[in-house]
Amino acid sequence: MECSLVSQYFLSPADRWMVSHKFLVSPDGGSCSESLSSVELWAETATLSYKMDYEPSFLRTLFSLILVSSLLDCVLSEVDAFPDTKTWFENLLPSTMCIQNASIESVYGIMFDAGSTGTRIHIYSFTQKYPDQLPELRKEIFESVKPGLSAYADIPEQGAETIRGLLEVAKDAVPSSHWKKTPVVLKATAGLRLLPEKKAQALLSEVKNVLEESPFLVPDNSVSIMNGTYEGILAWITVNFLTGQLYSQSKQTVGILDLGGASTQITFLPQSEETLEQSPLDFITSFKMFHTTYKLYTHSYLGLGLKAARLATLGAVETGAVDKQIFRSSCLPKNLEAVWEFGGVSYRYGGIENDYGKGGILEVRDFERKAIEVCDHMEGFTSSSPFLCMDLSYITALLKEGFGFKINTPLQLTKKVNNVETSWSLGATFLMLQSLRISN
Ligand SMILES: O=c1ccn([C@@H]2O[C@H](COP(=O)(O)OP(=O)(O)O)[C@@H](O)[C@H]2O)c(=O)[nH]1
Ligand SMILES: [Ca+2]
Repeated sequence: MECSLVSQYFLSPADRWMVSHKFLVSPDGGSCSESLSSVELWAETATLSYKMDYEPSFLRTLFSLILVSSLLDCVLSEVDAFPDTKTWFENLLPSTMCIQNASIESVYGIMFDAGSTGTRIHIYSFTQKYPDQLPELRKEIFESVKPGLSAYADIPEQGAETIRGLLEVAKDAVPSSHWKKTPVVLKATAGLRLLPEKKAQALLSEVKNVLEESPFLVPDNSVSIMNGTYEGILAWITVNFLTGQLYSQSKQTVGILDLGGASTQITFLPQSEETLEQSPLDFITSFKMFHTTYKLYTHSYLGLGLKAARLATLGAVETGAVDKQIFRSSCLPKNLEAVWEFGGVSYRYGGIENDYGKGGILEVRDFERKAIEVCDHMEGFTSSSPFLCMDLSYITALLKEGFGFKINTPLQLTKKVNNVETSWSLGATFLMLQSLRISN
């Protein structure tokens, strides 16, 4: 009966090599599974497995001997303890079978993060120690460009060119012998989520073409817009992996707050059942990682990233950028006027000069609306302005019922005109000068 003889080397907890031989079940259904021998050897690192078809009854003793000898050969050459000593088993098996030469398999992975403010490439290299286990992270090479893909919404080919440039970094970082088996994927986040569907798809399609022209492995669905739930979970995995929490027994994980340009995510592992029960259903996601199931709370708030919040504060979300329009805010430096670009759009913005003095136009109903708002939320105004509700109510009543203004009567509120106080004081001074014949 033909059995497959598989030899595997396992790293023991004490950093020694355990060699164990196993016979597997043959394809014709005969049972020949058996553990034959186990030999402990000192060695540096890595793992090796290979497979040969043999008649086990004939060869197993000899095979064990050869394996042990070749391992000894590797160990002796590694420690260089006997440089001039020749052994009968030297070079019996190809040197690639030496643990330190052959068994460390390098694995690479290329991930593009197409964010709303920039595109980044992460080139990870891993070592695959055990064929059936996750690779071990060795190193990351990182590069980025600005602006992000969404800035090329109307010129998708040019957007894709930014990816081509970053792929050159990957070609330098990954040995050419590994290009074909190194996967490359691009995931876009909130910048593309906010674009009209057609424009986003045009960008993704151009990017896909560029990836396919590269020498790397392009899996199905390699270019996509990631949903906010994944974005939160994946960032949580990254940080908890890097901080060692995913491997620790204590399961003391860390929560993540990711403030992007166009969206923001919160992700954590709830400690109490109450949190799970009280959370909206779609804020809780279960997934399995490293043999453990995690039930995470995660949510992505689209439009509440830092840059999107700027647009909202400036009142530019609805209107978009209009030529010559300057978006002003008292939260910007008073004398500032500048242009800011986001998502391929230029926004003129500036501070408000002497806002306090210039005042503004309000209608009677604005007083009324504010009075209702403040009086309905009294708890929020208690310490700083205790009379606000009362004062606004009085002013509204005075304007409406007292003076009889209509609710849409505009009123100009002015503290200063041309930088001079609008008090009776100036008028009084004119009269004073006139009465003293200092002026006519
Ligand atoms: O060195 C940096 C790089 C990025 N950012 C900010 O980090 C966020 C990155 O957001 P991203 O482009 O990923 O947008 P998303 O698509 O995630 O909303 C933006 O607010 C950037 O301004 C930063 O503060 N410093
Ligand atoms: Ca981001």
